[in-house]
Amino acid sequence: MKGNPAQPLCGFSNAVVQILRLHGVQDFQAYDVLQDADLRQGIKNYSNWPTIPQVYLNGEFVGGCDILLQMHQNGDLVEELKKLGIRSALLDAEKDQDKK
Ligand SMILES: N[C@@H](CCC(=O)N[C@@H](CS)C(=O)NCC(=O)O)C(=O)O
Ligand code: FES
Repeated sequence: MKGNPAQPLCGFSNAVVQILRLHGVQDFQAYDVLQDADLRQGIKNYSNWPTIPQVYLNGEFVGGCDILLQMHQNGDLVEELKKLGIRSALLDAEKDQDKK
């Protein structure tokens, strides 16, 4: 990402952090490419993806901001987190709403 989770330095990087937080995922590793030019270029070569942010789940490249947003909207992110043993906080939020 650009910046860090506490202080994202680009709206796209901010968006991925916010989406992960919505799902209750707090303790992800983040690396600031603005602090490391080799990382900034190297990660693009590694994933064959031209932009930052880049999201990896269990080391597997998922995509950037647009893809994570899409996965958030279509439910895929909940499923992918489930595969990692993470229960999305959004599921509980929905349940709480049902009760009301
Ligand atoms: N549509 C992209 C938005 C991200 C993007 O366009 N990033 C640009 C501007 S922050 C980028 O990384 N450019 C190359 C660079 O800054 O090294 C996505 O889905 O992630
Ligand atoms: S830093 Fe300008 S769009 Fe990301």
